[in-house]
Amino acid sequence: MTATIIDGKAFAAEVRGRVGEHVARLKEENGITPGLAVVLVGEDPASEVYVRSKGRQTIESGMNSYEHKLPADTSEADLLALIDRLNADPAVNGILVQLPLPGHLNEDLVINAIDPAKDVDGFHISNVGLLATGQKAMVPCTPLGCLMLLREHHGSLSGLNAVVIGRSNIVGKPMAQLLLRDSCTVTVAHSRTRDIEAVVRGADIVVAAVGRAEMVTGDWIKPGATVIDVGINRLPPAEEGGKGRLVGDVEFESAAEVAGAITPVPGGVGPMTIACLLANTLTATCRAHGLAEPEGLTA
Ligand SMILES: Nc1nc(=O)c2c([nH]1)NC[C@@H]1CN(c3ccc(C(=O)N[C@@H](CCC(=O)O)C(=O)O)cc3)C=[N+]21
Repeated sequence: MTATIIDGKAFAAEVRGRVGEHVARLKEENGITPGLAVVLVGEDPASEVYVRSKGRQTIESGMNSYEHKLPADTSEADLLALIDRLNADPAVNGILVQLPLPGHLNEDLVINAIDPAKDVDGFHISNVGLLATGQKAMVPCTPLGCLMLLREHHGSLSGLNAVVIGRSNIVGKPMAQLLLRDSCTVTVAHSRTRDIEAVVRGADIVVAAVGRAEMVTGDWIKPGATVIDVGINRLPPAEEGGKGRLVGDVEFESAAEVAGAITPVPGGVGPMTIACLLANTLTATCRAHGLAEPEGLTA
């Protein structure tokens, strides 16, 4: 094994520490406590675990956490009414509606009902457009976390060949926008890309966000490249019982023999996603009050 392991867990703790310091200063100097509202519709056990750890980390960083758990059969009108109340509540600076929503709810409609200034996920069409045109936006947490890891590892990304595998609205597309803004040459590869291995082999930076366990293997990686693995896939439980191993979209063992640096799963991008959610909540709070934004915590 030759690759440097990029420790997302440790870096996320550092980011949370910086958020916490800034929150403490906001309280002391301005009497402001940022607030994050998380809305969960239905009872998906994995989502509940994730929402709980977000709530815990929000409170640990000194912010207020408001959890709204709604039954799976909640009507669209009721959900939209809750979002209206949160939009109007000055104690709420960030709103996150956990996705995916149950099938009877229109995700686009619900997301676009959130006040763009409180849209800490960066999924509102206004924020998508602001990001794409290089204006001040709320930036989606997972791509922002990947960018922070890349900047930390490389310093400047200017001129590097970046290949993003996956074209989702929540990771692939905003990731491509951020890399472009940092002057990478960006290719977005996906399930229909011809000779995808050859495309990926040209990359100095690979961001894998396809949601297919261990799809990218070491022979796809250019020697010395940096590999950011966004995937979180649970393999089927082994015979001896247990929950099944968590793996990324990259086959770690083989990729680590070729790459210059690689993020592990777990302990890579996942913890950065939550740290960036806290950072975005802080940024939204500062903007709402016309205060200086935290440095190094935005794109
Ligand atoms: N509106 C919305 N925004 C989201 O950001 C969002 C969402 N909906 N729906 C669900 C997904 C999932 N997600 C994760 C974030 C962190 C970890 C994480 O920290 N994972 C740990 C370990 C997880 C484990 O051990 O199970 C790690 O990778 O090290 C995982 C998953 C955010 N999501």
